[in-house]
Amino acid sequence: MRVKVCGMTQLAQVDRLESLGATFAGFIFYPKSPRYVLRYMTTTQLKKENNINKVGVFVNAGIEEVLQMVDECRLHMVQLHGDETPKYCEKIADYVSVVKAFRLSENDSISWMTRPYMECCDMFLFDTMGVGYGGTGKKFDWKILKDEHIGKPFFLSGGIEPGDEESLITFSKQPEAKGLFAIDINSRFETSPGVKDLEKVGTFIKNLNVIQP
Ligand SMILES: O=C(O)c1ccccc1NCC(=O)[C@H](O)[C@H](O)COP(=O)(O)O
Repeated sequence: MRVKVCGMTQLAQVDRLESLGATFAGFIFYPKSPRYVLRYMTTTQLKKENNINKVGVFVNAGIEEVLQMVDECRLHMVQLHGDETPKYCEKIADYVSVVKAFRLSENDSISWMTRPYMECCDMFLFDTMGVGYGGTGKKFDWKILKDEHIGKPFFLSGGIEPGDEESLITFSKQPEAKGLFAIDINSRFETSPGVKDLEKVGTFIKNLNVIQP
């Protein structure tokens, strides 16, 4: 199963992700986040090639700013985690792959939320609704994906933590997991905001790929 480790801030840790089996590294370009990457790393450091797919996470940023970061940091994908409109996504998607994030609460009709974004995004990400925009450390009930027609590959996110491997594998075999593209992990694997416990990350990825239900 593919894993994205989000909220990276330490170059040395980014360099180790591939060897731990991660596919994506997420970088938060949102100044209000405690994981705001430009507080810790320069765009030159971010540009460095390190065999990991770099995902830039933005929240209601200006289009020019997003495209400038894509170019300067050689981002492979952008994750739009705010209230970006389909038109906005379409403009970004002319230049780079777009993952639109949706923050979910219990009674949301997911397909109603995602439908306007079908044509302008490459993938979706489902996260938990919270006070802030992301990194809440809280899970949503994955069952709410049941009976929804999603129709796009998606990242499963929100409060995923060490010990969730078996339930993720069980979930991945359910009809509602059709389209599950990758698992997104973040705050539950940290020693402090932006600093990951790489041992926990490595064990999690290894377990995900070996556990049989
Ligand atoms: O992580 C942040 O600080 C953050 C802030 C603002 C927007 C998005 C943010 N994170 C985006 C992610 O993709 C996180 O991995 C996702 O929200 C799940 O985080 P967690 O619940 O901590 O596992």
